[in-house]
Order: sequence, then C-alpha cells, then structure tokens
Amino acid sequence: MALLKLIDLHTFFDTKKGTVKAVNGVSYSVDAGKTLGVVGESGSGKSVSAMSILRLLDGNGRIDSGEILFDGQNLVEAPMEEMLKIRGNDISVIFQEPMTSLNPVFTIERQISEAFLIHQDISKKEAAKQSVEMLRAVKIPNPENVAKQYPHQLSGGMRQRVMIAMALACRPKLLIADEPTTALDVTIQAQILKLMNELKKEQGTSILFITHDLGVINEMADDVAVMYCGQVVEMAPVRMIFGGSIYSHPYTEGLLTSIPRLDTPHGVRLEAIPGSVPHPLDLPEGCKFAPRCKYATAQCVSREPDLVQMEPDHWVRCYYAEKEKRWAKQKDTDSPAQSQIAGR
Ligand SMILES: Nc1ncnc2c1ncn2[C@@H]1O[C@H](COP(=O)(O)OP(=O)(O)OP(=O)(O)O)[C@@H](O)[C@H]1O
Repeated sequence: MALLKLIDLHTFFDTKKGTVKAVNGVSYSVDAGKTLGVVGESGSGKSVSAMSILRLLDGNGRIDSGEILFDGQNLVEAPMEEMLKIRGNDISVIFQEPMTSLNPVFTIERQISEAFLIHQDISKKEAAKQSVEMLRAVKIPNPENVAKQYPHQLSGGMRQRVMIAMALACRPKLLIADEPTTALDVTIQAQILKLMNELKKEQGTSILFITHDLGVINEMADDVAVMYCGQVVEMAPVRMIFGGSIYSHPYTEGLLTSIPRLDTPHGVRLEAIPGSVPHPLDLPEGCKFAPRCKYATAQCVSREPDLVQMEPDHWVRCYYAEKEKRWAKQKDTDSPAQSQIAGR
C-alpha cells in the first residue's frame, strides 16, 4: 500500500529569465516499509520534488499543481501548522552534508534531545537518555562520550550516523534521504547504507532515497523512479530495472551502460550518454530525451509521450518502448507461419 503518492506534481521557480519548470508532472509512490530510489542526472528535479513533499521550497518556488498524498492527506493543501507537525515527526530528512544541518555550537546530545523534545512530551533528562540510545542504535561506539562532543569533533561518517539518529529519533513513517552518502568514502558509504537498511527493517520506515548513482539504487531500493528533466521517465521494481527489460527507457539503458561493473571485460569502454541535459528554461517540445536518444523519430521530437504501463508495476515514458510492446504483442498473436511471412 502506498504511504506517499505524488500525482502529476508541477513545481516551478520564478526567475528573472523566466519560469524554471523543475518538476514537470511527476508521479511516483513509496509503499509502506519499502524504499523508492529516485535516480537521475544533476538537475533532473529529484531534490525539488522531495522538498515539495516537505513544502520546503526556496522563496521563488511554488507548487503549481498536482497532489502529494501522505497517509491519505494532501500535503499541497495542508496548513503550515500541520506541516510543522509532520516535519520531523512523520517525515524526516537527511542530506548529503551533515555539517549544514548540525549546529556547531551545541553538543550532539543536545541536538538529538531537541528532536525528542519538540515532538514528544518528555523531560530533558529522559530526552538525553533516549539520545544516547539513538546513538547506540546507529552503532556509534562509546555513545555516552560521543553525546558530549561537538559536530566538528566527529568524522564525516560519524556525523552522518548522528544525522540518521536525529532523523529517526521520532520514528518517522517516511525518511527522505537526499544523496546521504555521496560525500563519504566508499567503505563508510557501504556501512551507512547497511545501517539504513537494518533500521528500515527494524522500524518499518519507508525511505525515499535520492541519488545519481545506480549502484547505490541496486543496494537500497525496492522500487525505482528514473527522472529526467523534471519528469519520471521510468518506474519499476529494482529487479526489472537491472534485469534489462525490453521495454526499458533509452535513458535508463544509457545510465546502466555507463556504470562500471565487476564483470566488465578488461579493455571494454563504458558508454557515456551522448549530449547533455537541456537547460530548464529551454526544454525541447516533444520527448525531453529525444535530442540524446539513438531511437528518436519525428514523433518523439514533435509530441511528448505519456508515462504508459508496459507490464504490471512497470511504467515507461517512451514511444520506442510502446512500439516494442506492440511488436511483442503482435508476435504473440501471430501464427508461426505469419511470423515467417512478416520476416520476424
Ligand atoms: N531556487 C531556484 N530557482 C531557480 N531554479 C531552481 C531553484 N532551485 C532549483 N532550481 C532548478 O531546478 C532544477 C531541479 O533541481 P534539483 O535540485 O531538484 O535537481 P537534482 O536532480 O536534485 O540535482 P542534483 O543531483 O544536482 O541535486 C534545476 O535545474 C535547478 O537549477
């Protein structure tokens, strides 16, 4: 069952040069207790769609249309007092750089305690005790000592563990993790991802995991939404994305062939997706990916495809994938003799 559902969300920024359509009709959902990985190149609207959920947009930003259903409530219409209650209590967030979210002049214990005190009716002493327990839960060694320290005294990995402790302090239903391990080195990244997976299982938290790294998606996600130019171009369970479905979006295909794999034979060059992401103020008319797509036809350039269901749980925004599907269907209904005549 979906805990969070974005329906045709449009989030725009008004700038001197025009309207930046950062999120341009995004629909995705996060099931209870599951992780949705949102992946895409820089500028594809991953963070803006997530910040729209919390209604934490820059001053020039606005949700133009669409719905954000969280636990049945449309957050687009929720009063600000309600949003203040939801943030940190029902929905928590962790970012790439913990130093921007941690206050350098307060101890770790005080900062985690604050999360408890804002949302729960408990004493300061009890909050301090629970803070140490949270540090233990995120596997920080010597939690009693670390609780007394200041953020600058901790390593990057430890600070990110503290952020996770703060984010999970009130047992939120949804955790938004926006590139939480990008700034960390590979070993620490693996430890943090493992920790998040363990906590998700223990607490039943749903996770919206934002990254530009398909390798991380493979580790973390149950379902995947691939974003390009403010839109979801493909959505499917993780095994379908990595299983090489014949209905894959060409952009997903490009992302997959551009990641290094252990079984890539020596000397084989990884393929980069040609071209670059269009400027948000100058988006193409038809399919936003058409200028970089090797399968693009006149139809792709002139008219935008819809997000179409290709098979159960698998949605793709692409005429080429639709054609593949029609062809596969045709193959199924054709007799073998007819297939031979058709030359297939
Ligand atoms: N305040 C703003 N004013 C104008 N444009 C903005 C503003 N904030 C974000 N944008 C634009 O919205 C688009 C989507 O940005 P967003 O941060 O969601 O991308 P992203 O996919 O999360 O990228 P990254 O991986 O680099 O964080 C970008 O083109 C960005 O420049």
